[in-house]
Amino acid sequence: MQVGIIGAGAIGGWIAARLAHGGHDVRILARAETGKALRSHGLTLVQDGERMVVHPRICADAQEVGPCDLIIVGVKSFALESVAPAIAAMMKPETLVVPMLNGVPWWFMGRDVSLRSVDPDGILQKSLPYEQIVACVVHAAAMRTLPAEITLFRGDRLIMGEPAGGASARVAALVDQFRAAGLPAEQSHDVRADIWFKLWGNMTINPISALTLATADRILDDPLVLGLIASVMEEAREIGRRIGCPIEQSTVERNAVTRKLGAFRTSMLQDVDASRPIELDALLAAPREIAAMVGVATPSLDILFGLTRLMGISRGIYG
Ligand SMILES: NC(=O)C1=CN([C@@H]2O[C@H](COP(=O)(O)OP(=O)(O)OC[C@H]3O[C@@H](n4cnc5c(N)ncnc54)[C@H](OP(=O)(O)O)[C@@H]3O)[C@@H](O)[C@H]2O)C=CC1
Ligand SMILES: CC(C)(CO)C(=O)C(=O)O
Repeated sequence: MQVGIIGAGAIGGWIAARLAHGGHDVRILARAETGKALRSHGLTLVQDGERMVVHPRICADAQEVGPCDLIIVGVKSFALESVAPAIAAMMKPETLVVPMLNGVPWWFMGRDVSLRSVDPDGILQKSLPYEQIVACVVHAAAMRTLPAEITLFRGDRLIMGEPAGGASARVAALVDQFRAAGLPAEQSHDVRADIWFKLWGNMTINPISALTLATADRILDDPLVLGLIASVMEEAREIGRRIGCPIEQSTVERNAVTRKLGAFRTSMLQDVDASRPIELDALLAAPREIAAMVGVATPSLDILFGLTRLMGISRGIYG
């Protein structure tokens, strides 16, 4: 496959390295500094104590990447709009576009509704056809440890599915390609529910890590903070119930999964550390927008959003 990667950071870099190692024609669209590092050193993936170096083609613009069979998008959610023209320029009618982003995507409430908190001007809806999107929920923990080096701490599951639900041959084929390249892909028949379930865990832990600068283990060890987490999760459970994404698990069970990450600095904490913008809209504003649509009161979610938003504005990394 000819694979275009936009955003070869922690997650996009992991996928790029594995697909390139698996023999695919991987082309990374990189900005100047990262492009320079990747051209000089190749892309290194550190996983399970082993280092793998690959040399995908590094491109400065979408024309150089050319039309792709598959486009992996690994930018942060707030940067999606800025890369939409490049994605569109790399697409053929049969290209699959796989955003590997946390949070709620613009298309989550259906083909004809675009969530304004993540797609304020409808640009994503217009430029990225719903029919060409394959959703992917990333259960992993990774970090860019050097400009051209990705360290994968956990690579648990890449859950892929059709935005409209159901099984499809094209997702099955993609899953096969990923698995052959050593990536833990699986097909979901209800990927919206999987997106909501992932969000259910990290819509709290990520903002709280950004607010407190604490690693996941310390957050989950604090009984008072756990109380707030549980309240937000119960509100999100109710939203999920009303939009066809019910959650059966207990908050304790879900947090036990996050607990396995240990002393991990969430991707949002990594952004705070580096004074980069944070993904608050996809993680908190979009669930609030959906809650308003379906009439669920979200007092705890509102407090978490308000506090993190204020912190982000004060630090110049949000708004
Ligand atoms: N890290 C993790 O453990 C996990 C992350 N996620 C999610 O995955 C998504 C990606 O996060 P993550 O990999 O951590 O992010 P990173 O910050 O590590 O990487 C983002 C990449 O996007 C690139 N980028 C941004 N804008 C552009 C642009 N205009 N053109 C080309 N490249 C661009 C950055 O380039 P540059 O090098 O120039 O800065 C960087 O390489 C997020 O939604 C995150 O929440 C999900 C699960 C776990
Ligand atoms: C915390 C983690 C790894 C899982 O909830 C995550 O998704 C992130 O860091 O963004």
